[in-house]
Amino acid sequence: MTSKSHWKLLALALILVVVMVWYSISREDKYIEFFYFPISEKKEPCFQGEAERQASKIFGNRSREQPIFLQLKDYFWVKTPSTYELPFGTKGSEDLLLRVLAITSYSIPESIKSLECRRCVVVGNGHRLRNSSLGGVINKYDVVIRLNNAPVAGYEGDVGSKTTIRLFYPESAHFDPKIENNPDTLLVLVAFKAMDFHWIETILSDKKRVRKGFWKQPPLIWDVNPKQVRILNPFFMEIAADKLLSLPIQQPRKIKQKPTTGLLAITLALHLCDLVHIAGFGYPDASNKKQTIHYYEQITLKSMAGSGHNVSQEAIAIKRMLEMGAVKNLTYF
Ligand SMILES: CC(=O)N[C@H]1[C@H]([C@H](O)[C@H](O)CO)O[C@](OP(=O)(O)OC[C@H]2O[C@@H](n3ccc(N)nc3=O)[C@H](O)[C@@H]2O)(C(=O)O)C[C@@H]1O
Ligand SMILES: CC(=O)N[C@@H]1[C@@H](O)[C@H](O[C@@H]2O[C@H](CO)[C@H](O)[C@H](O)[C@H]2O)[C@@H](CO)O[C@H]1O
Repeated sequence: MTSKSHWKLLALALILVVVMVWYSISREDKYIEFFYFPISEKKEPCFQGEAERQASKIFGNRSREQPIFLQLKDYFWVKTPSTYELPFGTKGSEDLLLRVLAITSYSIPESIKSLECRRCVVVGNGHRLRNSSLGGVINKYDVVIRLNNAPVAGYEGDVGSKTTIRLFYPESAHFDPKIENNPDTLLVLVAFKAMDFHWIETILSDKKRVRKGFWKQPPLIWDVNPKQVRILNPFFMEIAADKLLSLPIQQPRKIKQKPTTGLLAITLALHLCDLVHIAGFGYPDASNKKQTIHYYEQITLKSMAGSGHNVSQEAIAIKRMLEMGAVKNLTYF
């Protein structure tokens, strides 16, 4: 090759790099994945009790006695008093809850209980999972926690196909439980209001459905086995709000700030697991109005206006957990 064509090639490569950098800055997620190398598929060493140790540094020791899922005995025999109303406690919703607990279950499955060390991954719904090729890595964890209606079918290469736990609420239950889950996936209800208990009861016991009281129409038919349904202890919502976001728990009616379901899932994982990794977390910058936020649909940050989340505060909380080594990130942050 002549030295002239050499220079031409070099100049071309330089222009390409400049364009890519410019594009990655203007569209954030779009080209960043070119510079991103997924972590190796080798299993991380897992130390029993490690996540619990980290959790106690963040959340204190109160959480040690708390069950992950609400139990019938605590409402049937003793009527556990709760300081807060939903979503931070069960005060005032006890009767509805009792009916739900009578038809669902609360146990942690033997397949999780029997593990010597629980390796968990919390899969957020963020766009940065797209083209990540992390599916194989995600499937290797003992416990894969997914959120809301995040699809698996058609995205296996990027997000995996295993779902051990899926957190949801009525308005986010628009997924086919049979297609997007495994036969033994635990469906964990995050209750925000008393009507959420009412909805799950009507669905599971095939009672007359209620349409009012939701910000979005929940499914009217939802084919799941009640024994796979669990009710998340609202204590985890309380400590996520209090310890991670410093939110006031008793808020004036109109503000209603709350953690995202993803942050709640990380809080849960730090109490259920020994090792906690995360993937697909992170929102675009507020000024980035065009960037799509999910790996599976084209919507922007605008869709979240009015949903009571402070995503920049959450990013600070996640960074803190990453820095102290409480969690590790499989994508970039
Ligand atoms: C319109 C609206 O209310 N959107 C909310 C949606 C919506 O209700 C469901 O998707 C419906 O199925 O749910 C939320 O969240 P969503 O279902 O979008 O995402 C689940 C969790 O993934 C993390 N995430 C998501 C996108 C992104 N770019 N970065 C992220 O870190 C977040 O931790 C997020 O919680 C929710 O429940 O938290 C929060 C969103 O505000
Ligand atoms: C009082 C009321 O229903 N408020 C609704 C919010 O709960 C809801 O936020 C959504 O509420 C969900 C619980 O139901 C989750 O917290 C979700 O992350 C959050 O985005 C927004 C959605 O745009 O609509 C308001 O009218």
